Amino acid sequence: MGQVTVIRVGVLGAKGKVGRAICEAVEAAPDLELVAQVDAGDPIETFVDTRTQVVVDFTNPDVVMGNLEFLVANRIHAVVGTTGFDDTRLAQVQRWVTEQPGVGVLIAPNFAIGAVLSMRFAEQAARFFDSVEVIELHHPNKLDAPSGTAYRTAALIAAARAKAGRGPSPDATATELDGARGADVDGVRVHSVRLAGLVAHQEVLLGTQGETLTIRHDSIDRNSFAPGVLLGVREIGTRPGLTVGIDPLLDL
Ligand SMILES: NC(=O)C1=CN([C@@H]2O[C@H](COP(=O)(O)OP(=O)(O)OC[C@H]3O[C@@H](n4cnc5c(N)ncnc54)[C@H](OP(=O)(O)O)[C@@H]3O)[C@@H](O)[C@H]2O)C=CC1
Ligand SMILES: O=C(O)C1=N[C@H](C(=O)O)C[C@H](O)C1
Repeated sequence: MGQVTVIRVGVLGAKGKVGRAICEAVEAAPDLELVAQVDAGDPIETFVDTRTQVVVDFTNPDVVMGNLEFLVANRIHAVVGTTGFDDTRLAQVQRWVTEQPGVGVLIAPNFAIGAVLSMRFAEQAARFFDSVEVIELHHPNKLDAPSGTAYRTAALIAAARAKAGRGPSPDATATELDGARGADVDGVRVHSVRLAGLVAHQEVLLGTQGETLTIRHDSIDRNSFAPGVLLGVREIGTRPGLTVGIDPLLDL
């Protein structure tokens, strides 16, 4: 039997809701070793001391950039689920990895396979429909709205519609209570629901003459994110530079 190379993995945000699920998944994987768990108040230098090869970050948008700056500077690969990455932030991460050839950073707004596919399906459908709106629904402890997934979905839809020469979705609203029509993300309306009992859910509603199409995804448990994260952990060492989304890892 060939020898299995074990990857030394650390988790940032290890005591958080997703961080806990990721720690469990790493511990259960024979080809991965959980060598460091870091949460708020713990020293990030732990990853250097423990010779961590790949760090998974599920913290929060306020701290993730500082984490990444440290990890890349110390030549530690990163797999990032934390939200809050706009073009400015991605450009900064790109600069950091360019300065450290060989280091890989994977940033994905959603690691659940079904969510990745639903974004792709929405992008494919976008050009065929007059109207499109996104509804994302999450647990009430979520800090950011709209969700990172909804941002990305709206951006993909907007780009597909623009490429097809489609204008804005029809909307005759003349008077509006602030927020009633949701947020405008690249011209696509995005509505955020926060409700006890929910985990992470999204619907893309598309409509045209005489028909509608609803693309819905539900994460009913946070272990839904684990297979995508572990795929990223296993692959990131062979993908230097910045990768956004797990689509290329799935050959999508
Ligand atoms: N891409 C994806 O597939 C997914 C992304 N997410 C995103 O991941 C992030 C985390 O989500 P969730 O687990 O629900 O959030 P939680 O608040 O449950 O977990 C975040 C954890 O990070 C800790 N933390 C805060 N600052 C630091 C720091 N500087 N160093 C280390 N740990 C720190 C928090 O500690 P404390 O509470 O003490 O501040 C907390 O334990 C969010 O941005 C969320 O949107 C979530 C699910 C899937
Ligand atoms: O905070 C969450 O819970 C989630 N965050 C990510 C997002 O903002 O898209 C991914 C998933 O929706 C769960």
